[in-house]
Amino acid sequence: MSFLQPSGPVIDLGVNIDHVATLRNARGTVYPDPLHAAMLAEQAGADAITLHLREDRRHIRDADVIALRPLLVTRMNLEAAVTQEMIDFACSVRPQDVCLVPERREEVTTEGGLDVIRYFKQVETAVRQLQREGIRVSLFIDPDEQQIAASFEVGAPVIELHTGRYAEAEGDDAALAHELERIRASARFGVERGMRVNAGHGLHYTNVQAIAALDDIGELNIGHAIVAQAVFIGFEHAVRQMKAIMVDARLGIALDRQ
Ligand SMILES: CC(=O)[C@@H](O)[C@H](O)COP(=O)(O)O
Ligand SMILES: NCC(=O)COP(=O)(O)O
Repeated sequence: MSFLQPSGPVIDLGVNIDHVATLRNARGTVYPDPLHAAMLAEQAGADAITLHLREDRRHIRDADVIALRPLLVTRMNLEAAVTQEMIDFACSVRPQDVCLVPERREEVTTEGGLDVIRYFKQVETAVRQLQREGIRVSLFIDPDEQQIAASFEVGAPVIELHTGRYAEAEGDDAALAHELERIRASARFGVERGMRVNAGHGLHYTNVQAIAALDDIGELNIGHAIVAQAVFIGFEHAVRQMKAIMVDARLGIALDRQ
């Protein structure tokens, strides 16, 4: 099994620390420190630390990325837009992973997946530049087979399926089932092409189970819900709780098959 394939019953958790920085920046203080959150997350079982350096630096700042890189024991997954500024910065920091995401300055949060088909040449150039630095590239895309095929063609070994529409479907059982099937089928389509398939956006403590149970998913990147939970039970416990829920969902399904 290639290292890109999901490792079966084990599913990785990438903890996104963006919104620890949101709280810090709210008052311009140095606390809460996103780096401290990252250390706690790793102690609690996180398999990677994800951080989204947005063009407007509304939460994560360049200094956070630079300072965190040498401290991590697991993996840094840096999310960034497909701009020369961001690609050059990523190449200077050299995280283990870079996930290319779309970005609209006025958006409240990431609204959709990267349109690899429309921006094929720009994405291909960015992928090649990052791979020359030994960085593993992931593309944050909608669960859409044509986008997955384009991601494969552009040479990305990893995709991350945008689970936002699944999360927004909460309360509408038919829509939820439809979005879950889209994600399941997309993950299968990607794994069949030898790609590692991750997922994320809008996942929380009661909607993550169905996604974590999908055997073809290798990693979930979760941030907002963990930071929100941490307000009440602490960051380390919030991470432990999420990881336990994910593993139970994955193993639970696996055990049911035995
Ligand atoms: C790409 C993704 O889904 C996350 O990084 C998300 O963007 C979290 O950051 P924001 O809340 O700033 O969108
Ligand atoms: N790529 C998804 C991510 O990093 C975290 O998204 P969210 O859990 O903050 O919605």
